[in-house]
Amino acid sequence: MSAQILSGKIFASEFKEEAKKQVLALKEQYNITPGLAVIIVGENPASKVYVNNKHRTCEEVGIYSEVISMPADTTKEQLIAKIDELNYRQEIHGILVQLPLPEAITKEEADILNAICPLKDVDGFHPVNVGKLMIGQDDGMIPCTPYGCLKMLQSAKINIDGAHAVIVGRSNIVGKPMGQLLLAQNATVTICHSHTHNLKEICRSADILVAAVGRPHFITADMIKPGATVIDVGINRIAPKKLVGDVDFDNAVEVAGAITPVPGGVGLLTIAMLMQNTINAAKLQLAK
Ligand SMILES: Nc1nc2c(c(=O)[nH]1)N[C@@H](CN(C=O)c1ccc(C(=O)N[C@@H](CCC(=O)O)C(=O)O)cc1)CN2
Repeated sequence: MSAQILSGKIFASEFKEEAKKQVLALKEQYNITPGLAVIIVGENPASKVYVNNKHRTCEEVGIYSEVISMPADTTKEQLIAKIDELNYRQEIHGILVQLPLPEAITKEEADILNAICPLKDVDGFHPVNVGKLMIGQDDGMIPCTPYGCLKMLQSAKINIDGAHAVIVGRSNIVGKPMGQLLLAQNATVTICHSHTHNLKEICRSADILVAAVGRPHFITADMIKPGATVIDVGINRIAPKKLVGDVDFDNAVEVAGAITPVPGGVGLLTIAMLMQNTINAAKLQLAK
C-alpha cells in the first residue's frame, strides 16, 4: 500500500492562516505589527528566490518586511554594523541573515550570526537560543525547518511519544535541533552521521526517520521500516530544473506509512515557521 503523502503546501497554508490571526490579534490588543528584516549578501540565485518568497509571505500574513541587499564584497564589519542598526530599531522584531554567505566571509559566519540580538534571532541560530532549546526553556527561538517538521508531525497526529526517531545528519540548522525537539516530545532519539556504523539497521528501526544529509536519494526503501513516517529535509538540485530529496521517494512511498515529498514538502514549512518566529519575537519583546 502506498504511504500517506504529507504535503508541505497544505500544512504551510494551515500555519500561515494561524499566523495571520495572531498578527491581527497583536494589532488589536497592542497596536503592534511584527516586523522582519532579511539581509542578503551577494547574488546567490537560490537565496534571492527564498528571500523574495519570505518578503511575499510577510505581505500575505500582514508582517512588515524589509529586505536589505548588500554587495558580495561586504566585509564582516560592515555586515555587523548593519545588524547592530537593526538590533536597535523597535519596529524590527526579527532579523535574519540569509545563508550561505559569500565565500570571502563564510568563515566569519558564527561572529556575524552571534551579532544578532537573541530576542530578534528568528532563525534560532544564536548560542543563547541553541542553549534554551537544549535545556527545554520555551522562551527561545527554534530554527524554522525543524520547527516546521515538528508542527507538521503534530498536526498530522503522528505519534512521537515513545517513538524511535532516527535523524540522519547532524547539522546545527536541522539535525541537532530536530533531535532536541523530538526528545522534548519524549521520542527516543538517535542521530546518525557519516561515521555511523550499521546505518541501514538503525534507520530500519525508526518509527520516525528524518533525512537531512544533503545527498540525493541517500535513503533507499530497504532502509525504511514498513509503516514508518519519513521526513525528507534534503533539497538537492540534480539538473537546472530538477530538485530531489535525500530519500528515494518513488520506492520509499511503497514502504513508508507517511512521507514528505521534495519539492512540496518540509521546505515550504521553513518560511511559514519564519512567520511564526517573527510573531513570537514580537510577543517576547512586548514582555521585556
Ligand atoms: N538564514 C537562513 N538561511 C537559510 C535557511 C534558513 O532557514 N535560514 N534555509 C535554507 C533556505 N531556505 C530558507 O531560507 C529555504 C529553502 C527551501 C524552501 C522551499 O520552499 N523549498 C521548496 C523548493 C523550492 C525550490 O524550488 O528551490 C520545497 O522544498 O518544496 C524555502 C526556504 C538555506 N538558507
